[in-house]
Amino acid sequence: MIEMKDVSKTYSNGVSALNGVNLSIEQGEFVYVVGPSGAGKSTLVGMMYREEKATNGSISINGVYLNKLKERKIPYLRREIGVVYQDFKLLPRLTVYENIAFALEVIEESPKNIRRRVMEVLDLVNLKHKARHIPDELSGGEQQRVSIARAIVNHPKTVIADEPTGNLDPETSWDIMRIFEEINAKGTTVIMATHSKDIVNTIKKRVIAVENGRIVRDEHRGDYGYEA
Ligand SMILES: Nc1ncnc2c1ncn2[C@@H]1O[C@H](COP(=O)(O)OP(=O)(O)OP(=O)(O)O)[C@@H](O)[C@H]1O
Repeated sequence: MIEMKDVSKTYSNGVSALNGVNLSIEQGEFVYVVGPSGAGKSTLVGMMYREEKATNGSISINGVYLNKLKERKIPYLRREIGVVYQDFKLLPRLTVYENIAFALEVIEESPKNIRRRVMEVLDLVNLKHKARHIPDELSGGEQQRVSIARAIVNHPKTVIADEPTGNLDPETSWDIMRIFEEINAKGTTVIMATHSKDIVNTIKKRVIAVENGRIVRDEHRGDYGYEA
């Protein structure tokens, strides 16, 4: 469960990005975060994996209070939360296999378990045949599938995606959405900031709308609600 109570964020340059945010997300939910550019979506989801620290208020994820979390404990949090970015953030010199295995090597999994699990997630995103390629040799959609595989390789309870289809064409975006739905169907919470009106209005889920740093709407099976 993810809870935010009266959360605000003011950046060091004085910009107030979020104000008095309250929300609660149960394990296994699928939530879109929508809103105009600059509304505070990235700030909101970024605070859930401590990319950003709240200025005020409290954020807890499965009982761990993020504002009290020591810097050295952040890597433990990241094992519970998989993150998917708009621009993939794959390591360019490593193969697909190595990009995914990396997350398991740092937690000292056995080589046998690493091999088994990496091939399992590559199978889930249909990319076993690209295991030895480097990111540059893949299409955008394939790179995003690798980054999703990397995000879930540790069996996180939650996956946070910040505009995961922002750099992809519509058809590829639907493939990516099918993978997120599959991950969610297995019980993983999925939280996705998106500008895609088509996706939100077609694959109906809970919608949290942010405007000027405040939650202005929170609806189950909601609409995108803005002009694309
Ligand atoms: N690191 C930062 N330092 C200062 N201000 C920031 C920083 N990151 C974001 N902001 C500001 O905070 C506000 C919210 O930004 P945020 O990126 O969360 O919005 P967003 O809804 O994700 O926008 P977009 O849809 O364009 O990605 C904006 O005014 C932005 O300029």
